[in-house]
Amino acid sequence: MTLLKLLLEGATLLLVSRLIFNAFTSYRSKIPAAHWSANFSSAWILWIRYIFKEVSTIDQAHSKLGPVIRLAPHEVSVNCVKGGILTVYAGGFDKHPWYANLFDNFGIPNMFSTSAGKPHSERKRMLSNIYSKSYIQNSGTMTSITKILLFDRLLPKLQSLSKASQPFDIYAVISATTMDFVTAYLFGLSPSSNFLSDDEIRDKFLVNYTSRHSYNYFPQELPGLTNTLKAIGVRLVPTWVDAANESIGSWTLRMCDDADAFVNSEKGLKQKDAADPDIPETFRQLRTAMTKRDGNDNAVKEYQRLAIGSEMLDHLAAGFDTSGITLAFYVHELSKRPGLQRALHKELLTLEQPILIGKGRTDHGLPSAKVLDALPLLQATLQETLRLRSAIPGPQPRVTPTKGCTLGPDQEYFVPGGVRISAQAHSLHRNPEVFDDPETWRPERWLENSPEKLKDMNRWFWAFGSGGRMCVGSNLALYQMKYIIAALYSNWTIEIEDDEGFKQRDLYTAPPESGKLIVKLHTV
Ligand code: HEM
Repeated sequence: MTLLKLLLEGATLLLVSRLIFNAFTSYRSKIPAAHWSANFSSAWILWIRYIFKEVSTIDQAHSKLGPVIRLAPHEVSVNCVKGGILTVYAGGFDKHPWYANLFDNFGIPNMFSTSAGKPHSERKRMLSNIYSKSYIQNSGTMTSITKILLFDRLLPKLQSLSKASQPFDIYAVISATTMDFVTAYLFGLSPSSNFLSDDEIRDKFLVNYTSRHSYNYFPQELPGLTNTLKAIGVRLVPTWVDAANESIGSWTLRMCDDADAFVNSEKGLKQKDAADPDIPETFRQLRTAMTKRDGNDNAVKEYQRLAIGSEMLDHLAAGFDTSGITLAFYVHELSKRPGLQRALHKELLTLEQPILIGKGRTDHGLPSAKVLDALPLLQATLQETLRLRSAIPGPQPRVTPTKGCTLGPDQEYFVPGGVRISAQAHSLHRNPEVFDDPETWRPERWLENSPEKLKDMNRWFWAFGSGGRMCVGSNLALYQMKYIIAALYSNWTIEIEDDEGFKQRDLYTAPPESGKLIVKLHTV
């Protein structure tokens, strides 16, 4: 009994002295702690994440304590360009396992979830070409897809809602459009989604997709605990979440198989470069690169089918959701500024082929993607929305390299290897020294400022991340968002009917809390 007591007391003493040593003598004590307990425990930040307050809490801590803060013994957050995102993200630090915990699909990594640099850059090289601005703007396939989605699906749908003066949820319509765009580019038009024509299937998918968000916490932050408990029959994630994931996974694999059949068909083999909307641009590119690498040209092997499926599922989700969120906030902000809607309408009518419906047009020509991309007000309003309402406002965790690194604008903090380190767009975009009156949506800031000031603003603009892990789909995102905005505001002004709860959630990917935005269209 006495021996046991002695042992227990000895162990407690050791633990306490270790904690005190860690808290006051290591590198950590020099970095301001976001919470008193952050020097020796992760409990506080785990709790903050559990109650969905991570983004706002980190933001407040940066405002109070400066650009480098400690969140836990082995976790740091940065909010500066020099000694911050330049060091970590342009420096190519590996991604934290946080990504693999949730974003591997079918148990297989993809570009987004891969931690290490080498396998990641091999995959990125396979795909970056088809996502480059010039490829997308000049792709005959993409032009055909865009015409069909806008003229045959989106505009007729909006016209009938407008004629009936019917209030409707524009967030759902926008999400349907971005899903139809992204899946058509991934898999070709025929096998892709047609959410714009089928509200029931769209809503079923959206409920399946979005209701899983609340259950990401345990597998992502506490994967060991989640798996151990699951092994003994205690589930932290309900079975229906697994079922929802399986359903989305099977749907993706079905589209992959159909795209594969097209690539192998007579038409697919012949029309390598034609403006055929059925060409599965992304799928075909990855399939070709992977089978070439592995030396099997004709049939895709099962491991390749799943690896391609994992990649496609990630692009499908990343591509539709983020653009949908951005556009919903865009409409919301613009609806508060009728004068700006009129100015945008006027700018859109300067296009050689404006996207008009019901004005005697028969040829359905599209304005050039390059010219559309260069419209200043369109660009400023979209960029301001991406700044203030970034679809991914939350921390993007990386791991410091073995030799450690120095952080802070004056390189004042040394951080050893193996530390979780992140920056978040939400805070970078709210630096009052760079963005005057940062909480106000003011697109004029992108039009009025001096070239020097603009350069600075662009250095802090982080909606698509930066460095080697920057968003590969940013050009596709801007392409589809600009055409969708052009289709909307060339024909209508938009009035809010009900925006209750239309506030951005505190999440890594952050949709509006209400999940809907009810509006009415007025013909211009
Ligand atoms: C408004 C739309 C979009 C926004 C705001 C956005 C934002 C981002 C951000 C911030 C990252 C880095 C995340 C991190 O490291 O934690 C990222 C990565 C990525 N995004 Fe996007 N994205 C958008 C659209 C798209 C689209 C349309 C696609 C593809 C179809 C896409 C595919 C990807 C992929 C594959 C990565 C991982 C890149 C890598 O690890 O190298 N995104 N995106």
